[in-house]
Amino acid sequence: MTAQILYEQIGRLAARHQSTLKILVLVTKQSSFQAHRFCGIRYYSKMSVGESTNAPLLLRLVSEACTTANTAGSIVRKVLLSGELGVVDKGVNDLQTKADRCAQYYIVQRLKRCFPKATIIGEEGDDVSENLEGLLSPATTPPEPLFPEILNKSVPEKLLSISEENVVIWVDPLDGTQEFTKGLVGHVTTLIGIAVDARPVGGVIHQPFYEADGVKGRTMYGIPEVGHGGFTVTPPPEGKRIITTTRSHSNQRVEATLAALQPDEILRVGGAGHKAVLLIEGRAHAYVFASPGCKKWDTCAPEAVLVSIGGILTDMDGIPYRYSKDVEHVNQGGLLATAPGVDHSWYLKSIPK
Ligand SMILES: Nc1ncnc2c1ncn2[C@@H]1O[C@H](COP(=O)(O)O)[C@@H](OP(=O)(O)O)[C@H]1O
Ligand SMILES: [Mg+2]
Ligand SMILES: [Mg+2]
Ligand SMILES: [Mg+2]
Repeated sequence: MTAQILYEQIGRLAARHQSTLKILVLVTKQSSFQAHRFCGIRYYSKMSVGESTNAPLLLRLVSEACTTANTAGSIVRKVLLSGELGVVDKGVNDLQTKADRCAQYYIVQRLKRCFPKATIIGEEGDDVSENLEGLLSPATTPPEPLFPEILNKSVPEKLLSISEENVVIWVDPLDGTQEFTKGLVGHVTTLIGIAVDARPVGGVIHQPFYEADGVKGRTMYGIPEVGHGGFTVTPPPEGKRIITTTRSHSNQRVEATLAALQPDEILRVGGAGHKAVLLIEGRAHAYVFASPGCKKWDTCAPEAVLVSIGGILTDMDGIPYRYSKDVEHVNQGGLLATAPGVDHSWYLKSIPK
C-alpha cells in the first residue's frame, strides 16, 4: 500500500469516526511518514508546501507562511467565539490572550516541522504549549497552498542561494491584542516575517476578521524584488497628510512628534500590521510611532510587504532595523513607515530631534 493510499484511507476513516483519530495519529507517527499532529484529518494525506515542491526556499517559506497564517486566523476566531479569552498582562499594558498562545503554538510547530533548520522567534516565547483540540478542523487546514502562484514566481539570483540555517522567522501570532480584548477585531492581524542576513525577504499579514463575499480572513504577502499578492495597492490621497499611530500605547513623545508633523488627520488604530495595511491600501500616508514599544515581530512582516510595493519602514532616524536571531527584540528607535510614493525623507527632516 502506498503512503498516499494509506493516508487517504486514514482520512476517510477518521472523518467517519472522529473518536479514532488519536489511535490513527499513533499509526502515522510510527510509520515513516510525517504527520502533522495538530491538524485535521485531510492534512495527514498530503505533505505541506514546505516539503513537497522544488521551488526556491524563499518561495516555499512565503507560501507556507501564508497557509499557516490563514489557519492561525481561524484559531483566533474560534477562541473569540468560545468566549474564554484567558487574558493575562505580561508587563504593563502588554496583554496576552488564549488566542495569542494557541495561534503561536500552531504557527511555530507547523513552521518548525516544515523548516527544521530555520530559527523561529515568536512574541509569546518558547514555552507556549496549548491544547488545540476543537480549534482545528479539516476545513481550516486545507492541504493546498493558499496562493499557488507564489511557487512559480521568478527569484533574483542572490535570493536563490538562501540556506535554511540562515533564515529567521519572526512570528506575531496576534498583533493588536489590546484591541482584540476590547472587541475591536478589525485591528487584529497575524504576522509572519522572514529574514535572511538580518533583513526582511518575505512577509505575511493575515487579517482574521476581514470578510468579503462570505469568505472570512484575508491573507496578504510581499516578497521584495519578487512580488506581492492578496491585496490591491492604492495610493493615498494627494494634497493631504494622513498619519496613523498607536491607539493604546501613546505617550508625550508620540504626541509631540505627531503635532510637529501637522497632519490633516490622525488615525489612531491598534496593531502594527493593521497600520501597515492602512498604508498599503492608501488610507494613510505614514505610520509614525516615536517611542520604543514595537518589537521585531511587529515590523518584520510589515516591512517586507511594504518594501515589496515600494514603501519604506525605518526607525525615527531613518535607520533600517535588523532582524538577525540575536538582535534586541525592542525597536528602540521607534517606527516611521511610509506608503509607496510618499516622501519618507520629508518625515525624517520634520521630526523634532
Ligand atoms: N509601550 C508598549 N508596551 C508593550 N507593547 C507595545 C508598546 N507599544 C507598542 N507595543 C506593541 O506593538 C504592537 C503595536 O502597538 P499599537 O497597537 O499600540 O500600535 C502591539 O503588539 P501586540 O498587540 O502584538 O502585543 C503592542 O503590544
Ligand atoms: Mg503582545
Ligand atoms: Mg504585535
Ligand atoms: Mg502580538
